[in-house]
Amino acid sequence: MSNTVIAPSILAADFARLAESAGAVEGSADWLHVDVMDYHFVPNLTIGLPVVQSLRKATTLPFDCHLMIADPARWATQYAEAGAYNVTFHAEAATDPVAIAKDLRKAGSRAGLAIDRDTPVEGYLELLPHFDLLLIMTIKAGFGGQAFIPELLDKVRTARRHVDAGHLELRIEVDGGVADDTIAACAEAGADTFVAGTAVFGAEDPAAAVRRLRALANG
Ligand SMILES: O=C(CO)[C@H](O)[C@H](O)COP(=O)(O)O
Repeated sequence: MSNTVIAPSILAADFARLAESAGAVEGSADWLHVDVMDYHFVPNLTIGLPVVQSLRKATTLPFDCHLMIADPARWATQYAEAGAYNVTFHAEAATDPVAIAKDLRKAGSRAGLAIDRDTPVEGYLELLPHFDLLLIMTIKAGFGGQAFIPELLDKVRTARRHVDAGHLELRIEVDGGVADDTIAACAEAGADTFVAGTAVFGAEDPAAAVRRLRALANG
């Protein structure tokens, strides 16, 4: 059975029709990726807790919440309490990532650690046993529709070697520019979890786009 997870990012959906967009990928996607941006950690503003709480009632898809926010220690557990399956926060914004991970698990979600384009992965490998997911940005965090940066797959390779050598139960997720022409390289590098915004919600048939991405990831 395939281990592949496809998580369409609602950043590329119509924000006036979020429930409809989620519905369009129910049955084909595994998770719904929810990008929370606060205009401080990144220079963009998207959605926050009230939208996540409302959307939670509108779809059965598990939420993969990606917090691009300056103060995850203050907010992260509230996303877990709102029903997120994963809550991922940025290493660059956290003074004690392990404490936040413990709080998230206590609050009932899985804990994810994200690293942005310019952050080396090596400094965080030792923390991975405390996490369920490592999100490696394949663009600079902040905006959808950017071009994939293939050089960043070296971080995925490094993380995959570490995870396999330590027999860690940790998903490796890539986010940014993941599309038909880039997903196979991500999978070959060792990613098993794929965020795709434009490639899914920019497509005429989002469910077919998810199925195509999964097939390409699985080779
Ligand atoms: O985290 C993100 C941006 O910071 C988005 O999830 C990412 O950009 C997905 O969009 P696309 O697939 O269009 O690149």
